[in-house]
Order: sequence, then C-alpha cells, then structure tokens
Amino acid sequence: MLEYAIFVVTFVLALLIAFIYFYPGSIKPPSIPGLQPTTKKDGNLTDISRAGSLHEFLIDLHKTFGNIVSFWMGQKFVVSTASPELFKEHQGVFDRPPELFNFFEPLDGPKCIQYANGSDGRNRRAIYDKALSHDAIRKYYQSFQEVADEIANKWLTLTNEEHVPLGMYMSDFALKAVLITLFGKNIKDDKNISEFRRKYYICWTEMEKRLVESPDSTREKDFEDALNSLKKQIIKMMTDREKNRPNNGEEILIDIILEKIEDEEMQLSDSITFITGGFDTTANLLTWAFYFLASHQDVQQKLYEEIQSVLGKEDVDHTNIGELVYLRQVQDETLRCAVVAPWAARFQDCDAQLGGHNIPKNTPVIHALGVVLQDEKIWPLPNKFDPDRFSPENTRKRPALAFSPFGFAGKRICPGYRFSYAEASVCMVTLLKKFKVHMVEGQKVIPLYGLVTRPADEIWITISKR
Ligand code: HEM
Repeated sequence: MLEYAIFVVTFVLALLIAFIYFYPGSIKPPSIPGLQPTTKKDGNLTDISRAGSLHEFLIDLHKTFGNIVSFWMGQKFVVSTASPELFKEHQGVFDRPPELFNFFEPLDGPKCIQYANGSDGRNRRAIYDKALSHDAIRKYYQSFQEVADEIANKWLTLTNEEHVPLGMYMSDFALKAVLITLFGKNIKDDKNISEFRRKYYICWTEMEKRLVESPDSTREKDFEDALNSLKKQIIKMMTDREKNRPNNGEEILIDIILEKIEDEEMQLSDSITFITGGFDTTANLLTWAFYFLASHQDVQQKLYEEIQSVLGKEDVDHTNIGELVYLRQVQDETLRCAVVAPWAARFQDCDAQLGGHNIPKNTPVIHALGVVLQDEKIWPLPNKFDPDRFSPENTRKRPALAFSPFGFAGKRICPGYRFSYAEASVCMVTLLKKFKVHMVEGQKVIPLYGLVTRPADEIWITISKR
C-alpha cells in the first residue's frame, strides 16, 4: 500500500514538473490576466499572426482582459499596458527589451542604438539628440523647402486627371529630406532615390514578416542582396562626407557619428537606424495626412485658409510654424487615427510593480501606444478623422500621456519628433498652397500595421492647381 502511495505521489509530481516544463504559461505570474501559450515553442505567435499584426492582436487582447495583459512571444512572457495611468507608472524606464526588437538585428546590426541600454544607450542618445534639438531643426527648414519645391514643380507638370502615386512621392520626399539634412547628401538623381527606397522596402517587409514566420531561401537571398546594396550606399555616403566635410563649422548627425563613435560597425548601424527610422515614419505620416485631407475636403479647406491667413506668400519656418495651430491639429489627428507607430517597449532588470501587479525582472513590457490612441473611452468614435479633438480646449481635458505617438518613457522618446513635425509641415504647406488634393474614386485603403503603419497598397490621388 505504501509503495502504491509513493508511486502515485511520484507520478503526480512528475506530471506536475512535466507540465511546468512544457507549458511556460503555467509558471507565469498568476495575477496578470491574459493568454496561455498556444504552443511551447511559439507561445502566442500563431494568435498574433492570425490577428494580422501585433497591434491588432493587442487591441483584441486589451478589449478582452483590460489595461494590463500578458501573453507569450515564443517562450518569452510579455506584459502589455494600454492606459495613460499605466504609462505614467513606466515613465522613468529607459531600457528596451532586446527580445522584442532583435528580429530587426539583421537589418541594423547588434550594436545599433535601438538595442543600446544602460549608460551606453543614455550616452549615445545624449550625443545624437544634439543633431535633432530644437535649435538644430531651425537650420533644416531651407533644405526641406528645396525638396518640397521639387515635388511642387513636378506636380505643376501634371494634368488634373492624372493619377498620382501618393506614397511614392511622400517616401521620396522624406528620404531626400533625411539624407540632405542629417547626412549631407543631396541625391538629385531620382533613380538612385527610388532604388534606395525599393531596397529598403525589401529589407523592412522581410523584417516585419520574420516577427511571425521564418524566411525561405529565396526570401533570405533577396534580403541579403538588398541589404548589402543598401549598406554599400550608406558606407559610400559616410566616406564621402568624411573626405569632403565643409569647413564652415557645420555639424550634422553624420559628423557627430563619425567623430564621437569609434567603432565602425556601430557607426554604420546607427546611420542605418537614423535613415530608416527617420524616413519611413515621416513618409507614412505624410501619406496618411494627404489621404485624410483628400477624403475630408472641409478639413483641407480650413487648413488652406489657415495657411493663407498666417503665411500669405511666405514659406513656413521656425519663426511662424507655431502659429499654424490647425496644421498641427491635422498632423496629430493623423498620427492618432492612422496609428503611425503602434507600440514601444521597455524592461527592468529588477522585480517591479505595475498597475498593482508584480512584474518579474527582465519581463518585456509593451507600451501599446496605438491601443490607447484608439481607445473609445478617450477618443469617442475613434475611427473618425476629426482634427478638432486636438483643439487646445479638448486637449486640456485629456490625460497628457493619452497621446504618445512618439513614445513617452525614460527620456527615450523618439529623437526625431521635432524633425518630423518640421519636415511634414514644410511639405504640407508647400503643396497645399498650390494644389487641392482629391481621392481617385473606388479605392479601398487598408492599413498594414507593422512597426510602422502603411497603406497595404499605393494610394492614388488627383490634384488640381489653385
Ligand atoms: C511620424 C514620425 C515618427 C514617429 C511616429 C516615430 C515614432 C517612434 C517611436 C514610437 C519610437 C520608440 C520610442 C520609445 O521606445 O519609447 C521611436 C524611436 C526612434 N526614432 Fe522615431 N518616429 C518618427 C520619426 C523619426 C525621425 C524623423 C527620426 C530621425 C530623424 C527618428 C528616429 C528614431 C530613432 C533613432 C529611434 C530609436 C531611439 C533610441 O533607441 O533611443 N524617428 N520613434
């Protein structure tokens, strides 16, 4: 009888140990509501893939389980937060969890600023932030204007009926703007710009796909070829700048990278990050902004009237941008409604508390920025494009962190946010002064939510001269 009892106890214990081993969900901190892993290897990756994207998965998860939820990315237990109050509790956290971003490592390399934590990350941010400070941005307006004028001149040659590929124009604008102002490279040849953009998209879409599935050999090869070609172009840009740096005291981002960072691999990685992080985000902000303006003629007209009354024939620059209040409302509502960058993340190397729950050390905590931007309790009818949500009066009624499209935590919010507003303002003002934009009828515009949100297909507009 005793042997039988020992056998039963041992058997039950063995079962328990096997269960704990094979199902990491069973050892998760019990107090955080959320999903058990569907499989041991992939956790909830299949659920994420089924939802379409991490952002859409998080929308459903938070709707079901509340503002703080948990799930499994592969074998990693992950927490996600989605309220201004929870964001506030995490406002001081700097370090970014490598697990959630290292699928991008083949693109920007393991030494890039995105994965730099602790004092290394803080020091590099302090160095680079100088190139994107309030003062630094002032000197970029002239270059933004030149690139925006190039588009305006091209649009002047088009007829009213011609279909214009909006995303392509906005990507070319944003890529040229970053290369000229931060890398001192004025690429006049549009073929080179299109080629750079094409290679970049091969790399980027491959990286986003790898979040949920491994590549086959053809995809692997296409990615490697595109990446090598991109790297070659960027290295050439860096060596050209090193050899031909103007001796007028001008110091732009690339000069700072070359001067202050000794490790060549790190120089390349950070250059890739600033180019890719800098152009695709603003390109999509602009694409979505013109899309909303083309499909809301009343908003476009109101914005045009503001531009006329504030600027008349003047260009926008650092002295008058603050007066274009409605322009900023349109940009902010675009960032909110299109959810241009849906999420950020942090982790702590010690046990911590969040929303009254224990968060074990090294647990990645997602900041579900996009879920909050579409929370109907904060933004009634969240899918409606309505720039008046950002009137000073309405803004005062909301908690500050309800609108955090550039992140909010640990003095590590997007370093390019001022750059982006300035660049987008110059482009929008220049084109809207000269043209009305209209949608080509019959398009179904579907957002693809990756690390950046883009339209699934090109958006086609027509333009008419004012
Ligand atoms: C619409 C425009 C943009 C949006 C919505 C956006 C959004 C973001 C977000 C959400 C983050 C993560 C912040 C966090 O972890 O808390 C980020 C990081 C970053 N962004 Fe942006 N961004 C934009 C434009 C730019 C531009 C124009 C640049 C460069 C010129 C840039 C460079 C970067 C870099 C380098 C990082 C990583 C910084 C670090 O690791 O410390 N971004 N951005």
